[in-house]
Amino acid sequence: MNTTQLINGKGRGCIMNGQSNLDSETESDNLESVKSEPYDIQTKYIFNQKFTNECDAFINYFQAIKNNGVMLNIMQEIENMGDYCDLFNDVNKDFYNSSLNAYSEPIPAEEQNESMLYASNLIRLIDTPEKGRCLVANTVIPKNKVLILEPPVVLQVKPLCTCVGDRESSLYRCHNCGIACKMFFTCEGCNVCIFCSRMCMLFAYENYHRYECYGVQRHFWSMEDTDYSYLSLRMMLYGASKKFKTNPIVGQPYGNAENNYPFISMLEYNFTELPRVKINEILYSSARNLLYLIMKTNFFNLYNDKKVDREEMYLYVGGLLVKHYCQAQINNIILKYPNLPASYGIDVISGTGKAICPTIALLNHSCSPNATLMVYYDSIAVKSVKTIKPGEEVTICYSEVDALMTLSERQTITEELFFFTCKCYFCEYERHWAEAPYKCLMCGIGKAKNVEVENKSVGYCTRCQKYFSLSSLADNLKVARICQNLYKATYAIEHVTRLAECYGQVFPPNSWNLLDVYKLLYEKHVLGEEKPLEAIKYGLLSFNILEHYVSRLYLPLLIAKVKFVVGVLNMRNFPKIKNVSEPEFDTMRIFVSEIIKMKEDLEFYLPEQRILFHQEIMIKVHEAFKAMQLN
Ligand SMILES: C[S@@+](CC[C@H](N)C(=O)[O-])C[C@H]1O[C@@H](n2cnc3c(N)ncnc32)[C@H](O)[C@@H]1O
Repeated sequence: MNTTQLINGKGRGCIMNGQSNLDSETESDNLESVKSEPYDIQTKYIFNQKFTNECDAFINYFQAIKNNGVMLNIMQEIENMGDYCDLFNDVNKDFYNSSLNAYSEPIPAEEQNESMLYASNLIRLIDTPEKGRCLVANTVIPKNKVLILEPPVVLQVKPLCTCVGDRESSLYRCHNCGIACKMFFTCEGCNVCIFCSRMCMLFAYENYHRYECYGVQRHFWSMEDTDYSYLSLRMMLYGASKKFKTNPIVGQPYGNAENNYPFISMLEYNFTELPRVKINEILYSSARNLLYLIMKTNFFNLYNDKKVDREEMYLYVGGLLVKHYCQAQINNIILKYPNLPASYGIDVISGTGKAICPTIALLNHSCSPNATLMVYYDSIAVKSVKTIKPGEEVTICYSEVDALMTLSERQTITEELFFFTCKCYFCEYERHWAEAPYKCLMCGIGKAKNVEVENKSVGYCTRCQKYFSLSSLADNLKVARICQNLYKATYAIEHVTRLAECYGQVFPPNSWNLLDVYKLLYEKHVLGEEKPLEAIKYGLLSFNILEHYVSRLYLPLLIAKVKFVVGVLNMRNFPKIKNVSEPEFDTMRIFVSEIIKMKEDLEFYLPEQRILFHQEIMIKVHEAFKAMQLN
């Protein structure tokens, strides 16, 4: 490799755009702004410019770093890795003709969707102005249906080499297909990547591992959950193995098992919306990957016989690496081992890798989702966890967001980790509930607001866009107010039940107003007095009433429930409960089973730290329960 040529060569612009975009004036302008910026190889290079697309950005960046120490530093780092040694090729060449050792085919999703690979025909794709593409239900989808069953196109497994962990109790993931295995083949080149079968090993070697093997051996890539350098390289290598063919097959824009690269290149990414520091990190990582490929692999020899200018090819690949980095960042799925006992320890919490599944990548996020992801052998399954109505969007919860967080906490996470402002039904509802607080009397699902039509106040549904009279809502609200007052005067529970019924007719099931019912009981029995068993009895009752109108997994209700349990545990007299009557003992038993149910609900939202917090609650309650004696 001629490094002098690499450093001195002048880029001619982006071949993807078909014309040069680097005239000498802008280039020298860029360099001026670059030279005045301090840089540090550790804190990454600060490139002080706004870009309109990732390819132009990479070209400008690459040209600029040729003229200062950044490029030399990266090249020095790569030089220091030692000579390129393609051990893998020599050692494993016998495998080429050996029998294959593949795992069985994954189970098909309910009924295959003709136009979307690996998806069931229970769902279809639509485009929305607010959230881009999304998947919606074609029909009523019951709980626990497999909606998508998709093997990852590319993945990154955290390398657990044979020397890490106790081999007897450890599970390993194949670095090609992601399947969890106990027995595996180790690449003798890097001695890090492991494969469940010879077929996977050969496939990986032929398609990408021959280029990454050396870097893996020398720990060239960080395996941090927040770093997508390695995954972006793998995505680019996948594209290269498909000769960068990005034209979708006619009639099959969303997926083609032979070559899913057209689909990968259509995945959402938000380069121009990223903060500048993030863009710099991505440009730096892509330049580093590119220089690695040039200096330590024969990747670009693939293009020797083509009439493509070498430098243009470098820039093209650099631009792709930037784009794939951004795509990996917002479309990756964290691979976790399902239901692993705590003894497995390693990586259970942080995940054991990341995968790109293009069909699953069409699912949008919701803070209260109706579907979830699970690893199923070498595939990722999307399963419904609630009944989904026809036309309703199928959503999953992108990690790190959980039910117990407030709207602003959730918003910070989706903005900082995923770079979008969440517009899921629940966040939108919380943001705008005061504007459209009622249940639509026409469709029964939509949110309705008060509007003036011909000087009369009527209801207008934001979903079905129909107008309706507000009179029955007003009647119900009147009765609700009477019930509230009656309860405050008598504390008779039937008034609360009637109140919940009226609210159920006026407000949609996710309305904060429904929590008024809970508050009434909570204020009287939990906050006011120091009688924990009374509090538990009425607390449980209020949840029963509410769950009748609201889903058990309704976010504010779940939050209220956790607060209720914590409130009870913190009551001064709670640890003092010892001798109880039989009905009181039953109440306590129901309380314990409620907490177990709640734990399952919380796990559904993936809040690892919250589960731990919850375990503490369970221990406390369990101890109190054990100490109780019947009178
Ligand atoms: C994995 S993709 C989902 C599919 C995407 N809508 C598409 O058209 O490709 C993630 C991107 O979808 C959008 N998105 C997903 N969930 C969203 C939500 N709850 N609110 C707003 N945008 C969302 C964001 O732009 C996000 O970066």
